[in-house]
Amino acid sequence: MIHAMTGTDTEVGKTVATAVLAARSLSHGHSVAIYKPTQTGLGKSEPGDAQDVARWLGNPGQLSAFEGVRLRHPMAPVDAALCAGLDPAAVLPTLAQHVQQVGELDATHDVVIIEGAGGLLVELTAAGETIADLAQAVGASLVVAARPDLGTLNHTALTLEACSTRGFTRGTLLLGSYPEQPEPLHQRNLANLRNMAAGHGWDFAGALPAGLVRDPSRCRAALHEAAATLAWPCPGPC
Ligand SMILES: Nc1ncnc2c1ncn2[C@@H]1O[C@H](COP(=O)(O)OP(=O)(O)OP(=O)(O)O)[C@@H](O)[C@H]1O
Ligand SMILES: C[C@H](N)[C@H](N)CCCCCC(=O)O
Ligand SMILES: [Mg+2]
Repeated sequence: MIHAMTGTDTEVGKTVATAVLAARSLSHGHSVAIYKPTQTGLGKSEPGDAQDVARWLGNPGQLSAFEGVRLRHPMAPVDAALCAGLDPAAVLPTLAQHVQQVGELDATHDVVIIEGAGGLLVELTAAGETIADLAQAVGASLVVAARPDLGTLNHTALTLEACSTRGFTRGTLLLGSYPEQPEPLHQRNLANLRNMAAGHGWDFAGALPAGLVRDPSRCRAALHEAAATLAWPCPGPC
């Protein structure tokens, strides 16, 4: 089973949602590979998104973390390469190379979770392919993480419309971080996004409580608790 984790924007909770989905798969006894095709905004020695997921879950033997390429500037991959004085075509893996890597992970793990960079249409390759192209190429199911705040209706509608026009007639929408004291706006947006998912024929997995990874001593338990509450549609191993 291959999931492609994307979002309506950067910083919406894709990595945390990846960790919750991985926790769910681990709790079903599945092996999991986390693949971040292009990690930007971090130096060589800093933990990236895939390593964060492994650490938060206690570095279980059943979970492995992989990264395609890492660039220091906190930007979209092509810009991060250009700002480093590098040729994007020389440093960013091609779609074919990402497909091969995912294929190798899929052959050796029950579940593969790919996390994009930023939102759905951020280009991961020099040729301009996105996480949507990679998801299509490997037959991944799309998961979109969204915010609960003002602005999410437009961002989420645009993202789901872009998914539909690319042939993703199914997928899962979730809220990446839902306040512990939600205001009426957040409550309305929870209902609005549930309805929006249904309008596109997508599933709505629910809202991840904010603060899930705040306390390092409780990350693993909190992520597994959140995984148990998700309304996750689960064809096959997930
Ligand atoms: N449910 C949550 N509980 C606790 N912290 C959260 C939650 N969701 C998001 N965050 C925090 O918000 C910030 C952004 O979340 P995250 O890193 O998952 O975003 P992202 O969409 O993966 O960003 P990027 O595009 O850089 O990969 C992080 O500091 C993360 O720890
Ligand atoms: C640096 C950040 N955390 C992500 N890794 C990359 C986000 C790229 C967003 C590009 C954009 O939508 O403007
Ligand atoms: Mg992330």
